[in-house]
Amino acid sequence: MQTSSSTIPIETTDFQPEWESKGNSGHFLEKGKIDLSHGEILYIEDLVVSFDGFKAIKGLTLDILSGELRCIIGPNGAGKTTMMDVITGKTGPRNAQVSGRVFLGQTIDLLKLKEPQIAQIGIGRKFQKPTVFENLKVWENLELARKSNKSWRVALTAKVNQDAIEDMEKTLLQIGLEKEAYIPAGELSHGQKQRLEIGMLLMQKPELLLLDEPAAGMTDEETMQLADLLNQLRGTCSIVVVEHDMEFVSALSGETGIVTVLAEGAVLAQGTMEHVKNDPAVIESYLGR
Ligand SMILES: Nc1ncnc2c1ncn2[C@@H]1O[C@H](COP(=O)(O)OP(=O)(O)OP(=O)(O)O)[C@@H](O)[C@H]1O
Repeated sequence: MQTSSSTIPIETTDFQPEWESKGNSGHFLEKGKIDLSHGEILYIEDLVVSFDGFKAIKGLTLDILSGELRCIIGPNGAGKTTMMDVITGKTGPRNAQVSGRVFLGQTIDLLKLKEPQIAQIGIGRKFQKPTVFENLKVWENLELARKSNKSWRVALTAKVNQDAIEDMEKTLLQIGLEKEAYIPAGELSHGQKQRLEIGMLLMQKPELLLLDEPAAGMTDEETMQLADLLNQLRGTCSIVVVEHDMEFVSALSGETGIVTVLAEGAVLAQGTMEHVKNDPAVIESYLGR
C-alpha cells in the first residue's frame, strides 16, 4: 500500500461518533473510563448461568488483568461460549437465570448492561466465522468498523478525517494487509479475512477483545501469523482467546502466560501451558481425549 495519506481517495470531515451511553448504574459509561485501579479489566465471581434449569456455568471465578492476553481452553460444553455471551451481554438476566458478579474494571457491572452498551464501552467480540463485507474493499471494511454506530450507508458516504486515515494505515500494517487495502475483502484468504475482522475490532479501540476460536480453519502458516499479530497487540488492549488449537495456545502463552482450563462450567486448572498440560485432571478431561 502507498502509505501517504493523500493516496486514500477519501475526503476529510469532523465526524465524531456519539458513543457515550448511560448505564443503569446511573453513571455515564465512557470508553477509556474503565477503573483499572486494581489492575483487573475483567472480574467474574461465582457466576452461575442456567437455561431452564440446566447449569451451563457452575460457579465460575476468573479475573483478567489489564493488558493481559489470556487463553481459555476446555472440552466441548465446558461453558466457554456461554461465558463470552455473558461478558458481552448476549446472555444475561433477561434471557437466562444468572447469579454472581461480572465486572469490567472496578465499577461497571456487566450484568446490568445490554449488549449494545457493552460493545460501546469497549468490549469487542469476534466469532469463529469471519464476518467481513465481501464486496467492500479492505480499507472500506476498516472505515465502516470505525463508524460502526452509523448505518453502513451513512458511514461509507461520510467523509474521513486525517486521524481516521492514520488509524487505518496503522491497522493495515498491524494486520499485515497493507498490500491488500484496495481489493475486495471477498478476495482475501480465510486467514486474511480473520485478520481483517480483528483489524475491524481494533478500529473501534477496544479495551477488551474476546476472540472465539480465531485459528479455526487456518493453515499452519496463517495460524502463526495470527499468533504474531495477537502477540504484538499484547499490552495495548486486553485479549481473551478461546481456542482448541494447542500449538496456537502455546504460541500465545509462551512460557509465562496464564492459560485457564474450563470444564463443566468452572475453572478446572490455571497456570502456564507447561503447568496445565501436565495437570492430571486436565489430561483426563481434555488433553488426553
Ligand atoms: N441457550 C442455551 N440453552 C440451553 N443450553 C445451552 C444454551 N447455551 C448453551 N447451552 C449448554 O450449555 C453448555 C455449555 O455450552 P457452551 O457452548 O458454552 O460450551 P463451550 O465450552 O463453548 O463448547 P464448545 O467448545 O463446543 O463451543 C452445553 O451443554 C450447551 O449445550
